[in-house]
Amino acid sequence: MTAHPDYGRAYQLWRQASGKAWDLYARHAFVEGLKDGTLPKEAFLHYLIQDYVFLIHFSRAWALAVVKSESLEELKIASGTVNALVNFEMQLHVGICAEHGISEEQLFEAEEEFANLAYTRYVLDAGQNGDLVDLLAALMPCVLGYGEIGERLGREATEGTPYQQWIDTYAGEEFQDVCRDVGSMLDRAVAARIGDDFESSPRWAKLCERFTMATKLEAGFWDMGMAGAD
Ligand SMILES: Cc1ncc(CO)c(N)n1
Repeated sequence: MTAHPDYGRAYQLWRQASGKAWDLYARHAFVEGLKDGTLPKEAFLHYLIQDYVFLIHFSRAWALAVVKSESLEELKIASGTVNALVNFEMQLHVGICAEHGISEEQLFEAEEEFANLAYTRYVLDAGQNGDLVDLLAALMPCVLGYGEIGERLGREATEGTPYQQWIDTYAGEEFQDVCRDVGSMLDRAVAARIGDDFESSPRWAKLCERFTMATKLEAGFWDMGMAGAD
């Protein structure tokens, strides 16, 4: 296995448990197209508009993590992530779309596609019906997955790829810091609720399944982006 960033123990275990699904997401043709610049521009813009809508619901899911927090540390990380999504990451989408004549109003009103809708509502449902750890299992493939993808593309991208700005957003220190903070909060959240020996608890297998499902929904999101080029 090639090296990937260290975002903590729970992430490492969930990632392993998701098996083939992980690479189908993190090394999807869409990702490789961002890396070498061969991704059609229509596919990228199609993805970016849907991703703007995604981030609105994803921010709501992180706001639910604020509601489900049971310590000041959890509250800090969850509220900080809402802030990072709303006031930092979404600027990428607004900025690139504006360069292509797509206004913020158009973004806000874009019709949500099914693969997009299924994913965010799955995450919100995980949180509504469970505790913070159930919610985090569904959130981690998004945050830490993009962190891992961004970090790798930051090292491997072909010089001159038109997607450098996207890569820099996720490879950059600001996003990587969020990933490390979230990953270590996750480890403590798991230990606080399930104990240090969490791997042998009956809950663990269910959490692995949740992480894997969210990973598959991420791959489905790239598929949806690719379909935009047809
Ligand atoms: C679909 C998707 N997953 C994860 C991220 C990272 O926040 C994103 N912007 N979009």
